[in-house]
Amino acid sequence: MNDYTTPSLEITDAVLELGDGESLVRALDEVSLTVMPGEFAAIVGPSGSGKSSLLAIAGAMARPDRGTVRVHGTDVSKLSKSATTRFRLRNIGFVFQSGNLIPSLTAADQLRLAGRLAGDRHVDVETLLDSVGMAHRAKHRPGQLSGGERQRVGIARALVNTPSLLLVDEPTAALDRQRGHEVVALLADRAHNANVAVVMVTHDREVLEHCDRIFEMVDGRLGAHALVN
Ligand SMILES: Nc1ncnc2c1ncn2[C@@H]1O[C@H](COP(=O)(O)OP(=O)(O)OP(=O)(O)O)[C@@H](O)[C@H]1O
Repeated sequence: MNDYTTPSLEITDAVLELGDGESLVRALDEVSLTVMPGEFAAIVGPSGSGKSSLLAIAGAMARPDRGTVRVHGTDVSKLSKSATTRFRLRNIGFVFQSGNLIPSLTAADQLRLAGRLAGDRHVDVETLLDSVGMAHRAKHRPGQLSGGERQRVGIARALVNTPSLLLVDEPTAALDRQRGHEVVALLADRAHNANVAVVMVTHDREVLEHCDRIFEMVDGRLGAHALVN
């Protein structure tokens, strides 16, 4: 389903206000961002600057008050609630801080379940686990895996629906330096070799060397560049 000329993510002039009355916060202030298939974009910025809000509208978990969000050409802010859920399951992958795996399921079954939820009963579990270097751990449960291995399974699970867009929240938070580099290098590999657009929020400036583009959020506004330490 991927063509390589339509942006995987196109956010235009998005405004998102949270809270109300005196506690009203403009979490996103006229944010625009375009990410093409195969690009790996990082979002950095201080706590409270709006990074999670950006991921939330990109993943159609929240609707901006103004502006548009297109995922692979579809304006997700115009879809009904049920259509949004279906669209998300089929087109967007999510990777969370600590893998967020289900404790009782083996690595292979985590992927099978995700496939069924996305409406695809014929997931090639072995190839997917192999693509993240985890084929040899297919029968292990999360408790039998290291933090880095859990993240790898989480990434494979997020790729089950062959998403055009992969949204990644602080993937190195629970990892040591080397494992953090390995996981982010794996995300770069998937972006470049599976042509997925990856948008990663991170506090970890050390891993930015793996990214193609770096953006900095400050007070709800997105800047084009950030300094890499
Ligand atoms: N439900 C809410 N109601 C009111 N304000 C909110 C709500 N959620 C977030 N905010 C505010 O919106 C702004 C952006 O928050 P957001 O979580 O997007 O920032 P962040 O950059 O992801 O922060 P962190 O790095 O700490 O996760 C912050 O000022 C926050 O306090």
